[in-house]
Amino acid sequence: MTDSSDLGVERTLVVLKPDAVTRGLAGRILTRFEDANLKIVGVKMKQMDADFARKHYFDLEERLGAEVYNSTAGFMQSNPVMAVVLEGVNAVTTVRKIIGATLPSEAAPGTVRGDFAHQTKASADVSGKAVMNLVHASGNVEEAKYEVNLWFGEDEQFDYETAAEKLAY
Ligand SMILES: Nc1ncnc2c1ncn2[C@@H]1O[C@@H]2COP(=O)(O)O[C@H]2[C@H]1O
Repeated sequence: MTDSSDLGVERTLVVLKPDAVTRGLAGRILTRFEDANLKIVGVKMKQMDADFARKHYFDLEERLGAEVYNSTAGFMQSNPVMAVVLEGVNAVTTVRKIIGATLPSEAAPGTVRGDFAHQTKASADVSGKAVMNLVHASGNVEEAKYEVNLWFGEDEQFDYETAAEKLAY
């Protein structure tokens, strides 16, 4: 059997943030990933707590300061989130392209944030307020490994062949 790592197949973590869940955008956002041939291999809803937020954003305070950390961690606990593991060739980079720039005001049309996040008042980068940018996605392959393992056990990730894979190979 071919080792999928030979083909550049990666797994990455996507978290649909409280604004995506409460605005009823989960389906439309997931469709974008599926349309790009990214395979859903794990999915769950979760109410994050302070301890889990710290584990997920373990270096955010050091990187961007306490204000960004506190607002982001607080926002992530404000309502349930939906976490998804996506698998595909160059999945980490592909997902980041699909979601667009971190700040909705800078996200290009056609991206998730550019299409759905920029028009909300709270999406502006207002000091002390969380950026409501709908989606979190792992920033690089190393981060993806850490985040996928943090959110999902081995028994919560699934191996299966999509219909397209069956036809293609
Ligand atoms: N310039 C910024 N201003 C405010 N918040 C930011 C900035 N850059 C990153 N963040 C927040 O930090 C988070 C890091 O991971 P996320 O992709 O979940 O989403 C990011 C934003 O919520």
